[in-house]
Amino acid sequence: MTDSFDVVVVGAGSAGCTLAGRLAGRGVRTALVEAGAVVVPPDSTPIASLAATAPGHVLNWAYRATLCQGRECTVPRGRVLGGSGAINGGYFVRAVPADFADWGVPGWSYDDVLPYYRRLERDLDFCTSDRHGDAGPLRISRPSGRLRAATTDPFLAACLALGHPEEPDKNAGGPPGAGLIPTNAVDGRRVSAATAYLPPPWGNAEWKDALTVFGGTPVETLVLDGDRVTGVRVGGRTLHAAETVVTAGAVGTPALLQRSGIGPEDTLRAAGVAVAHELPGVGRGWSDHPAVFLPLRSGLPDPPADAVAAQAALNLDSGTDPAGDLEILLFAHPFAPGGPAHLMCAVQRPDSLGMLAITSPDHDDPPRLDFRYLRTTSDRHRMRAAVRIAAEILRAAGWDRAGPDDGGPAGWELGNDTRLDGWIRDHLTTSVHLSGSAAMGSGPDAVVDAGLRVHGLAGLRVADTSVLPRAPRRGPAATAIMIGERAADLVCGIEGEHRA
Ligand SMILES: Cc1cc2nc3c(=O)[nH]c(=O)nc-3n(C[C@H](O)[C@H](O)[C@H](O)COP(=O)(O)OP(=O)(O)OC[C@H]3O[C@@H](n4cnc5c(N)ncnc54)[C@H](O)[C@@H]3O)c2cc1C
Repeated sequence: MTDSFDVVVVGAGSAGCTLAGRLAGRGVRTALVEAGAVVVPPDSTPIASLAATAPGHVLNWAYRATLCQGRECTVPRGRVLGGSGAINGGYFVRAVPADFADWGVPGWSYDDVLPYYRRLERDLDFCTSDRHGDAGPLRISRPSGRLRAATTDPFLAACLALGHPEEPDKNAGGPPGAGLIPTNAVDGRRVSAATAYLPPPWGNAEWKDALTVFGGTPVETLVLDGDRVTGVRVGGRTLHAAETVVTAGAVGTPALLQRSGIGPEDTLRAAGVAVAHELPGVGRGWSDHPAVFLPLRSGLPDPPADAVAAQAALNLDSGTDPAGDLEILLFAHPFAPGGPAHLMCAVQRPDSLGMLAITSPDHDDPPRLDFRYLRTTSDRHRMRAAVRIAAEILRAAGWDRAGPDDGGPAGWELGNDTRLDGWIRDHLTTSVHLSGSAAMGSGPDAVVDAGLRVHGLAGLRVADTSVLPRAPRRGPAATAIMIGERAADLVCGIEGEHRA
C-alpha cells in the first residue's frame, strides 16, 4: 500500500468524510485516516438511541471536562467513521445569517456559504425553494405523520399561545421562532456524512480507487519540515502528502496541533512539547452551548421508537440578540437514556469562552477541557431567561411538574435569581456543540485564514467545527458538513464552482 497521497485528511467525521468523498470523487488521491472503527455497529444507527453517548462506549472518546467551577462531566464525541455525526441527535439546522455576519471573515457571509448548504442536501419539504437543495447526498425532512411525537404540536401551540412567532422553516435563514426541527435521519436511522458521502465500501465504482481509508489509526503528530507540513505520523510510519487537512473535530484538531508543536507556547511547554510554530489561539477562546433540562410531567404518550428525539424548538431573543440567543428544544425521547422527556434550555450565543490543553506529548493522553460556562453576568442572565420561558411553556402545555421531586426547578427557585443560579449550576450540562478551537480569521488568536490554511505554515489546513469563530446560534452538525463541502472546493482551487 502506498504511503504517498495528494491529500491526507485526518479524522473521518462530519467534515472529514464530506471532504474526502468530494476530493476522491474528483480524482484527488486521498487518504482518510480515522482513529476509531470504520465499521459502524448496526445497533448504534437507530436515531432514537443515544447509547453511544454513554461513557465507555467504544464509539465515544468520552472526555472528562469541567463545565464550571465544581461541575465535572464526561463529554461524548464520536470516535468512528462518521465522527460525532454517527452518534448525534439528528438535529440538522443551519447557522443563521447573523452568525456569519458576527464572524466577519471575508468570503464567509451567509450568501457565500448558502450554495454549499444547498449542495449537501435534498430537502424533501422545501425542495422548490431557492434557499434549498434538491439533489444533495443528505435527505432532510421534518417530523411528520407517524414520526411526529404526540407532544410536538402541543409544544408548538404553547409557544404560539405565549406570543412567540412561528418559524416554519428553520433552514430558511429567517428570524427566530417556534418550528419543527429538520433532521437528516431517514426511516428512523442516523445518516452520517460517512453514510451519505462514502457509500460502502467507501466510494463509488468510478472513484473509489482514489480513496484509501485507514481505520483504527490515530494520527500521533503532523510531520513538519521547517514551515511546511509534509504528512502525518501513524503507528511508526509516515503518510506523505502535498497537503494535509485536519478534520479531527473541535477537540481532536487542537489536541493534534498542540501535540505537533503548534499552539500557545505556555501550553506546549507545560505538556513537554517543543514549540515548532507558536499560535496562541489553538485550543483557546472556543465556545459551546450551556444547557439544562426541564422534565415533562410523566404519563404523556411515548413517541414511536424510530422518531427523532429533537422534534421542535423555540429559538428566541433574550433581549439583546434579535437573531436568537436562546433555544428551547423539545426532546420527545430523553437525551440521557431512561429519564423523562424534556425541554432542553440552552444559551446559543454565550460570551464565556473555554480552554483546551494537552497534558503530555502522548496521543493516548486525553486533553484537559475547561468549558468555563456561565462566567459572565450576561450568560447567567440568559440561562435564567431560558429556564423561565421553558417553565412557562410547560405550564401552557399542561406539562408542568407532577411532584416536588421530578428534577425540575421548584417555584421558589424559579422566582429567585440566586436560587435559580444554584439550580442551574447543579443541573448544568453541555449541548456538545464545541466550536472555535482553531478559529478562522486574521487577528492574533486566529489559527486559519479564510482559505482554511493554518497561518504561517504551508501544506496544512483545518476544515471542521474548530474553525467556526464561535459556536453558531443553532447546532453545528449541518455547518460541519457545509465546511467539508467548501473545503473540497478550496483544496481543489475551484472556489466559486458550487456543483459536485
Ligand atoms: C452525542 C452528540 C450529539 C450531538 N447532537 C447534535 C445534533 O443533534 N445536532 C447538531 O447540530 N449537532 C450535534 N452534535 C454536534 C455535531 O454532531 C458535531 O459538532 C459535528 O458532528 C462535528 O463535526 P466535525 O467534523 O467537526 O467533528 P467530528 O464529527 O467529531 O469528527 C472528528 C473525527 O476525527 C477523529 N479523530 C480525532 N482525533 C483523531 C486523530 N488524532 N487521528 C485520527 N482521527 C481522529 C474522530 O474519531 C472523529 O471521527 C452532537 C454531538 C455529540 C457528540
